Amino acid sequence: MLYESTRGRHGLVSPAEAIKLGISPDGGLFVPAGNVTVSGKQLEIMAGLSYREKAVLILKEFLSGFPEEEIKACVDLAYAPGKFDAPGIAPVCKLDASLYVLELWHGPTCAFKDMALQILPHLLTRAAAMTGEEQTIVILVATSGDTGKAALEGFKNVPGTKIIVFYPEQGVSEVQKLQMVTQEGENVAVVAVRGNFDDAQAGVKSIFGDREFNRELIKGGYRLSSANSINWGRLVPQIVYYFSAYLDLMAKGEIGPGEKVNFAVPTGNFGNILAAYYASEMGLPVNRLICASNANNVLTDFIRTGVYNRNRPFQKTISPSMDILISSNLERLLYHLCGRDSARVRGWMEELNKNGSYRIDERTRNLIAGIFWAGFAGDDETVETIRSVYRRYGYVVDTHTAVGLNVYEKYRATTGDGTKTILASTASPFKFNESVARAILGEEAVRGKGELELLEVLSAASGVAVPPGLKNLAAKPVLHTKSTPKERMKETVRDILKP
Ligand SMILES: N[C@@H](CCOP(=O)(O)O)C(=O)O
Repeated sequence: MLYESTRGRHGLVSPAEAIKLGISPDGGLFVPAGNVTVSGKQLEIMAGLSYREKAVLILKEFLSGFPEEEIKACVDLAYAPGKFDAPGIAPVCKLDASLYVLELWHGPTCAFKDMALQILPHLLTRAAAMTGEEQTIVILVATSGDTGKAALEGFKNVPGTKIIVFYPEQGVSEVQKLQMVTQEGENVAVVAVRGNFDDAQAGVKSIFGDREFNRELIKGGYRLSSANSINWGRLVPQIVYYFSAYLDLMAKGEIGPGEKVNFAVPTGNFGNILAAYYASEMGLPVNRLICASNANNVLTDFIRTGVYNRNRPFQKTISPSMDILISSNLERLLYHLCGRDSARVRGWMEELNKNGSYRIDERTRNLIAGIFWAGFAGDDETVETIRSVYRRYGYVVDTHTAVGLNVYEKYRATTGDGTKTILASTASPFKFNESVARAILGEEAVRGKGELELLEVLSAASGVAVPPGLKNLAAKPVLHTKSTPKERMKETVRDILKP
């Protein structure tokens, strides 16, 4: 399998090169140049395998050139016993006859990002070796809260790498911030950006696109790469858990072979739901992909109208990881659905850059509408959903998962579709404990308490233990206090890397 850029101005590259570069030098994103298909027979065989075995089978299809034993070694390291606090890695919990929750937050940092960021460092260091890379790889990350910590945890002290994470100063939960600013490791830097996530992501992309700066870095012994979902190495491990969830339900007899399911996915940068799209293109029986947004509902409008318009106020919500108005991975979907027409994709992305909006053609729009359904939930609806799901099922969800659940309920009410649905639960409720505790315990229970105190309050009320990754946060020293105006991110990188 080779990879091509969505902007069409870079030649085909190997999987190792695509992962090492992170983003294509022409500004586009790497996508597979061919197709991978999994037959019904193969699905039946895979149903009896462990998560790790399934991961090897799927990854090897996309990572040609990587010896199978190396892929297996990466998988074994990433999903080793003890790394995830659930034996199945990504367990599926049944809420009712047609609704299942895929819990993706059992990793060390309590968010779905661990599913890919526990393995990406292993893939990337092997990719660097396979491509004869001699420079130190500098991972630049823009985060709205979850990717940052998961990337830091994955890359800390990885030889031959450095990692710099930019997060919006006022745009993450207290727990998310503490997770990042207390990060230990010889090769890590964490910087608050005076701006929002879109500013941080735009700053990182502009650094990737700055040829002169990249030449300067190469001279200094550094090559940039990414741990965001713009890097193909982030997406391919995410495909695995959609297969795993489906196959687990099949193995338990909850669904029959070939039965179609819906996936409902809380969505920000569009990477998670895009992984579900790739899974369905490979042959996983999928009926509908339900794209759930918070009040930053640019994707809802886009999927409904075909017009992407980021010219709207950036809303700070209680689901901050989804506070995003420019969803990077949509570019990959558009590329595939418009018949790999890179000139058209380039045009749309140029319009987005220039005017903040673009309109896609009717054909592409109809193709999107045939696969995706979109909706959004405001903060009040999110709180109400956390409360009602707790009352109905005794099950505690975080604010992002609640957005997904709320939009799924709207989907069901609007369409009457009773297809079994798997909701991607993207973060532990303890990461957003203030909103969650307020929803299930009431205002009184949270008044005057900080998020660290509320960890225990939520644990006592819900009977769920505080995850190990969050338990000792209060005792950890703050190690990162740097901040930067959004216009000076490049200088900050230079400063951090200076000998
Ligand atoms: N929600 C993300 C934003 C970045 O998304 P990514 O999937 O491209 O890494 C976060 O938590 O940082």
